Amino acid sequence: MTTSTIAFIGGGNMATSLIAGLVADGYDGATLNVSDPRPERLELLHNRYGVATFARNSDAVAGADTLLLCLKPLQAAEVCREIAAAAAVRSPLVISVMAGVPEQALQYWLGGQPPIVRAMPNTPAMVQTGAIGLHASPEVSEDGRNHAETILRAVGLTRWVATEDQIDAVTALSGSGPAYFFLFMEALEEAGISLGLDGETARLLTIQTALGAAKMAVESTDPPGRLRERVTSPGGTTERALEHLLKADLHALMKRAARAAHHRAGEISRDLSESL
Ligand SMILES: NC(=O)C1=CN([C@@H]2O[C@H](COP(=O)(O)OP(=O)(O)OC[C@H]3O[C@@H](n4cnc5c(N)ncnc54)[C@H](O)[C@@H]3O)[C@@H](O)[C@H]2O)C=CC1
Ligand SMILES: O=C(O)[C@@H]1CCC=N1
Repeated sequence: MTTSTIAFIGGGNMATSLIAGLVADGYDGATLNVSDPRPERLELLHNRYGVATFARNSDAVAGADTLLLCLKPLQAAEVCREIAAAAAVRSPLVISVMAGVPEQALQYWLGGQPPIVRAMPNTPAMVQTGAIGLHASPEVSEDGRNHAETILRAVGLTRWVATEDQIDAVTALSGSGPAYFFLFMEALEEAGISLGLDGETARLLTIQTALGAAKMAVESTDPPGRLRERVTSPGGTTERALEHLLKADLHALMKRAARAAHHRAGEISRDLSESL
């Protein structure tokens, strides 16, 4: 629990996940400022979580000691310039969740080299089960690092990475990762339907299986590979299914997919850096 004010700039999907997680963890919604140009978004967040809402970004920033930038990367330059003067008053810690937006670019737009923490959360933060990578610019003090970690730990597991580049790897792994697992669930559900199950049964069994597998992986000291072996009876049904997934080289496919996400994060960074 904290009494300091956090200003969320942008109140979309990621901000909502973080706000939901923080409120569930005991943060008072009244200590969370949110600005967004969409009034319906602000109304929803206020009604659901009791946050203070602002149509103007600078008004949300005033009085806040932490800024959480939850904008699309392409909006970053314009909005940072817009809030720079208001932010300069209290020199807040700036936490950015924006994929591919470099610390240096944020400092350039905000002016005065403020301390920046790049955080790469994912949407399960909404149910306090996020996976969050963190990196701090050299200006961030030990207190600042602890403060950022405390905020993000309220919504999931946090890991500091050694270099800013590695945030792009985190983006490709756990930032985008929920979508990979949701796609796998969609595919498994469809497979169940193709085998004659009704849609609801296929969906419920798929989701519970994903939950059970994840819970076992979290609670076990064995790696996922060992847990997989225990499901796979020699000459049994799982073995037959896995043969197909391995023949299609799922590992190579996953590496290609993650590399594409990683590459895209790099493209966003380069485009933004070139515009400085
Ligand atoms: N959705 C996800 O799973 C994850 C997203 N991210 C990052 O979070 C950031 C936001 O993504 P989402 O929340 O998914 O996008 P979103 O589109 O849901 O949210 C962006 C919000 O910014 C608002 N906005 C637009 N112009 C604005 C302005 N001038 N001032 C203030 N707010 C403005 C929009 O109305 C919208 O509500 C992105 O940079 C993304 O890379 C990071 C990790 C995971
Ligand atoms: O798709 C995106 O660009 C964002 C970053 C990670 C998850 N969603």
